[in-house]
Amino acid sequence: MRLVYAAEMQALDRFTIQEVGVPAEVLMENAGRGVAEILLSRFPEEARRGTLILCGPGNNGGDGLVVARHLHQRGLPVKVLLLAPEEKYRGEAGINLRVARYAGIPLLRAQDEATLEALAPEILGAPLLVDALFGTGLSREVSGVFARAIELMNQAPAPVVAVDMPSGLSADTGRPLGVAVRATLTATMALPKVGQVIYPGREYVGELRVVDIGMPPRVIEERAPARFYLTRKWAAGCLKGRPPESHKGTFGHLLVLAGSRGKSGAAVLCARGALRAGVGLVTLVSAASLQPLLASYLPEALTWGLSPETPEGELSPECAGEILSRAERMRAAVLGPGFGLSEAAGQLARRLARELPVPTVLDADALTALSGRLEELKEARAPRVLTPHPGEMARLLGLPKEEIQARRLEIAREAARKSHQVVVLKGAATVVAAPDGREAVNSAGNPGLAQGGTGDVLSGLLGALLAQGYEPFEAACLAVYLHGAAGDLLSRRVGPFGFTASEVADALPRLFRELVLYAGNI
Ligand SMILES: NC(=O)C1=CN([C@@H]2O[C@H](COP(=O)(O)OP(=O)(O)OC[C@H]3O[C@@H](n4cnc5c(N)ncnc54)[C@H](O)[C@@H]3O)[C@@H](O)[C@H]2O)[C@H](O)CC1
Ligand SMILES: [K+]
Repeated sequence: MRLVYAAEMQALDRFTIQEVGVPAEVLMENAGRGVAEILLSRFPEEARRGTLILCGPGNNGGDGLVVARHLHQRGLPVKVLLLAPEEKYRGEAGINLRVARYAGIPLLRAQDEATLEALAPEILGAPLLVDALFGTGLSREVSGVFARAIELMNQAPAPVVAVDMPSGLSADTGRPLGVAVRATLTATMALPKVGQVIYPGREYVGELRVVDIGMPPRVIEERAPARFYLTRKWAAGCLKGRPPESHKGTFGHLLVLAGSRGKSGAAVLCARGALRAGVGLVTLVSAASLQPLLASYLPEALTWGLSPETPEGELSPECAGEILSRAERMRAAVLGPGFGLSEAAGQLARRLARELPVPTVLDADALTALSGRLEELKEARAPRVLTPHPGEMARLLGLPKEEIQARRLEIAREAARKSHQVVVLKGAATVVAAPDGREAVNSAGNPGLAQGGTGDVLSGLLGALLAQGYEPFEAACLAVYLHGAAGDLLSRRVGPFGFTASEVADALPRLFRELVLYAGNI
């Protein structure tokens, strides 16, 4: 599903109205009817007892008036609270105000704070609230009666259904402009907005539902940005089939360059993630002293022990030639988990990051070795996918971690541009950016995944998808979705936290099965 900023949504609206010819009134009617239908299916009891709809001065308020009419027409008790002077309602919003008045819908008015205070019991006592103050037209900090109305909605015990956006929340940054509604459910028009699916916005949105307002799909396919919200539907749509006459060579041979003394677990978890993601063969390459240990852990993986090794039990730079020549026979590689942080290991990691002849995931210690050297990857011999967490991204770009977290999507975009490679910035709502402008935000995942080792599993899973022929951006998006969805499955079945990285790897086959079944039904 595409993901848009406010200006992009408004451009799609305008094109639909002015070029395609769908009247604005039709879009608003579809919007309001869609919200009413979602409201009635999710809160039937509350709707039967009564709904108060707070309308702002623009089309968001107009949508609210349509919602009111559809509830009223079903004989349900509904009142509208207008927070702007009636003359402010123009165009399709003005039409819907006139129709609401004609239909006899009770209209309350609060254009100043004193009147609003007098009506506070109406808000605090309503069984159900609809927030139709602001949507994508919010352009500055909320103040005055609007801010007070938002505070009252947040104090009220009733569920709040937000129309298009929780009022006060920026559709672009996901941050409140002063104060914002904390909605129980947000019914957004046509497409999800970036600010709804990143943090902190995700916490204000509550349950997110998308309303079909009658915008022809062709408008979205041809004119929406190449920015994707990674949902189960998206993932099911990009999953490749596995022909019955396949053999292990069909699903690729993955080279895993990971592990060193004391960090063998990272190599095992990476290989395990790959095997659980359906790769044909995995070869684990490590320092010779580690090879017997790794071989004992994972009978399914081939293991190569190479010499010489560093005093820390890491592969040494002298192994580069051997590795590069053997890599010619591989389909993909993962470089970095537990690879080692000595100067020698870093030197080897930087050379392999440039010269490995197959698509390669760069993770963990390989990313540390590339701190401040992103441009070196422009000349890489084959595509790379970088999977930094915020701390590693801070070192890669030489920026404070707070800045990385404040502008996650922009930062990922910048790193992809600098490196000419696909970049995954892990964290709450993982984001993916490609040098060609494609980008994505993950819908799946939860804090239970914030545990050592889960990143190693992700790099193996991602490597397995590269080895199976997925192109780098798609492999990165599918991997982060599956990884997050595995965490969500475990948080339901095991507990909100305390599930291990090994369990995340072992849950992957169930996710693949779920996607295959879902793909069969979409
Ligand atoms: N996405 C679609 O296809 C459709 C969306 N619809 C709805 O239209 C709104 C956007 O409407 P718009 O009139 O542009 O703006 P808002 O209603 O969001 O904002 C109201 C109005 O308020 C003024 N304003 C902005 N910020 C502030 C502020 N902080 N304090 C006071 N006033 C403020 C500004 O002038 C705005 O214009 C969208 O969200 C959907 O709900 C269509 O109905 C259907 C198609
Ligand atoms: K709203």
